[in-house]
Amino acid sequence: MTVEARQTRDEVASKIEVDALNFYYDDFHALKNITLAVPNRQTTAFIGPSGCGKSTLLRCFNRIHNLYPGQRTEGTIRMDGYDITDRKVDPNLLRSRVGMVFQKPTPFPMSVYDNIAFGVKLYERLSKSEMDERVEWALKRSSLWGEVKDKLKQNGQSLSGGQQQRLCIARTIAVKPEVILLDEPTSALDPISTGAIEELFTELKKDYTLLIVTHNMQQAARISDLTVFMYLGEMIESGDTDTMFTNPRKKRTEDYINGRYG
Ligand SMILES: Nc1ncnc2c1ncn2[C@@H]1O[C@H](COP(=O)(O)OP(=O)(O)OP(=O)(O)O)[C@@H](O)[C@H]1O
Repeated sequence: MTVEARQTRDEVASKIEVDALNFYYDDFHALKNITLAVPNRQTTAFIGPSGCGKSTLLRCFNRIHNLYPGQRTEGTIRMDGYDITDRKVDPNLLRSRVGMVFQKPTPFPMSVYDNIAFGVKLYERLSKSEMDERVEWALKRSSLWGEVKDKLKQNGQSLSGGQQQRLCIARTIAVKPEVILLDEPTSALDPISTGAIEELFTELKKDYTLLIVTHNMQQAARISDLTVFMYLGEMIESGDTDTMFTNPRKKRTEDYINGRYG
């Protein structure tokens, strides 16, 4: 990262501030005292060995865990200064601000068009022409329009794996979130689709704050600005991606990055 870029990064305010966050699956203490600042309109990568709590942490940001009894947090997660763990925050509204894309592409069993319109209708009342515009905008923004503009009535599940994942990204973007959570979004895809989606992320971070869980060290190094290394439910260290990969502060991070375990 250049000095100019680093300076710009330092000037970027935090979009999300996590303070003393603990997470429990019933009695199991899965996240331990996590404190972290996520910069606005940057990409933050979460890395660490299987079971260290990356997905658990990601799911806290849109409170998906609230759908499951026995899963609870302690501590605060402030987004734009407001604690989103507060009971008064409507989780459905929160999820319109914080979208999520999963590992396996999961288009709904409906047309390409309806896959996108479905989520928008939950939050907004648009006329037919406004919805047409929104669908086109979301597909263009997800670099999929050129491939599907003549297939809008075709079932979303008939697209290729890489196209399905871009459709899921389009579906997420269509409700105009501020933050996008990506849980291993390319791990089920071939290298060409992965490359296309990584390029897309670089484009999207101009307008959105991206948080990505990945097992792929090269991917974290290629696309993220900040990297967070986790181990057994704790955050071991976080920092500028280039520094984390070239000069990590902690031995455990270095060992993981160098493939000595994980
Ligand atoms: N629904 C659940 N109930 C109980 N324990 C769970 C549940 N989901 C996850 N865990 C446990 O919480 C810990 C963190 O899991 P999590 O899925 O967040 O890890 P991860 O770092 O994302 O792993 P991976 O890289 O394998 O996806 C693990 O010990 C896991 O077994």
